[in-house]
Amino acid sequence: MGTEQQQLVKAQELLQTLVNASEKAANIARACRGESTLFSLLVEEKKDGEKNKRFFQDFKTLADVLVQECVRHDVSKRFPGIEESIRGEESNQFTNTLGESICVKVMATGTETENLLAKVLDGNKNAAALLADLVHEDINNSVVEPRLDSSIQFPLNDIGIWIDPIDSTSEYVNGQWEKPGVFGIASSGLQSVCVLIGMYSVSSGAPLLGVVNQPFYAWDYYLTLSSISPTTAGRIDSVHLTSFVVNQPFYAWDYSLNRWTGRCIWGFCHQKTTLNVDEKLCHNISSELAANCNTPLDKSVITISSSEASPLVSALKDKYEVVFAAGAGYKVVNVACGLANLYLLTKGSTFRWDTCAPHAILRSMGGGVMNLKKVLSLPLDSLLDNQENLQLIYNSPEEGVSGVDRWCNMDGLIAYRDTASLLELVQFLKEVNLKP
Ligand SMILES: O=P(O)(O)O[C@H]1[C@H](O)[C@@H](O)[C@H](OP(=O)(O)O)[C@@H](OP(=O)(O)O)[C@H]1O
Ligand SMILES: [Mg+2]
Ligand SMILES: [Mg+2]
Repeated sequence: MGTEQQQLVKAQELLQTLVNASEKAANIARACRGESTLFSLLVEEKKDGEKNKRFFQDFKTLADVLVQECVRHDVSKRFPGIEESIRGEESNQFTNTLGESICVKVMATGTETENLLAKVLDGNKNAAALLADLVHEDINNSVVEPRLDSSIQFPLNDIGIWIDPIDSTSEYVNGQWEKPGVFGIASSGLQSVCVLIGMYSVSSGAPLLGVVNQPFYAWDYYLTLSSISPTTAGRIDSVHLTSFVVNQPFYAWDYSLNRWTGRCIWGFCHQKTTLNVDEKLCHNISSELAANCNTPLDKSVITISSSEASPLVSALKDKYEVVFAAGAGYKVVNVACGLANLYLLTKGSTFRWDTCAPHAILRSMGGGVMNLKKVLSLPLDSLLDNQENLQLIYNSPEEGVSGVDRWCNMDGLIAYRDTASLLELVQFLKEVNLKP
């Protein structure tokens, strides 16, 4: 009996395909948001089995559904056979204002996709044509650098993909721009919107490759921030950044192109090989701030959800600079980019699709995302020996639950970039006797 030949896929080709798909996704997210007159048609409330229990109301937009279908379509076209292994947050049903339920998918031609979208958009042909053009556009990004060694390949049947087409949907729906706060983190607003595409190993469940695209990201803001010298710090208050360069537009809006700007970051981690997007993309703003402010940061920064209970928040504030931020993906990304040292979530309000992509980026930097309940059940001194076993995994559902909860990160999580910060937090949580 011969064994079936495994089809192998090069990691660099996967990376390029996922980055291109995320760029298309970001274009769609920006276009849907730009059509302000239409936006109200593009939002629908999720039903009981689909929604995150943390929210009384949970929404999905046409952008969520279209982005997910687009990524699925483009990745499957490039790697036939992978389709069944691509899963995402959304179902592809969308209901228009007439109450008609329509199955949104990418059709063989632009005209067919346009006709389908026109049904969702209550006959608005212009918007349907605009979106269909974006869906069928060939994204020819330059080769993603640095390149992964061509010898790194994976059997096609060991590749799984989780997509969160729009993370921070509520901020996306609100559509407001919020000035980033003192640590360079915006507590809410379009900046927290992320397209998350994470690849994991089906056999081990480990995150391998993560692509995070932020469709509304203000380059100017961060570039200027990192070049501020102490002599211009008159515009910075004596403790941290509260005001910024006068006339500096905070919007991630490119006036010459008349569109929002964004960025894409990625990371890869498999066995001993780790690689990620050029360091320049991940400005270490916290240390920039520390260097430029009169008072250096004497506490680590921890980012958390605004839904955490107040006794915990108060306890954390004694030890940490606590920064609330929207969007689970955005919070992990802020740890990866050095804006925060840690992200703690004590509840089961994130899902595999929220964490897989940014988790892979953190793994590529020597950090990770651990299961909080498991971490707290172990003695502190055995934590580092169990680092691998404590990571969140992506190949198996939670037991004893149904619907969307099967893919919930039930036990809470800690995202970290360095193990010293991790250990310090766990010791602190044990001292305050936290029970997730
Ligand atoms: O927008 P979707 O894709 O549904 O994902 C949500 C996550 O599942 C939630 O965990 C986030 O809430 P928290 O950041 O409070 O955990 C939630 O953040 P938000 O409430 O700030 O929008 C989102 O990231
Ligand atoms: Mg999400
Ligand atoms: Mg989402």
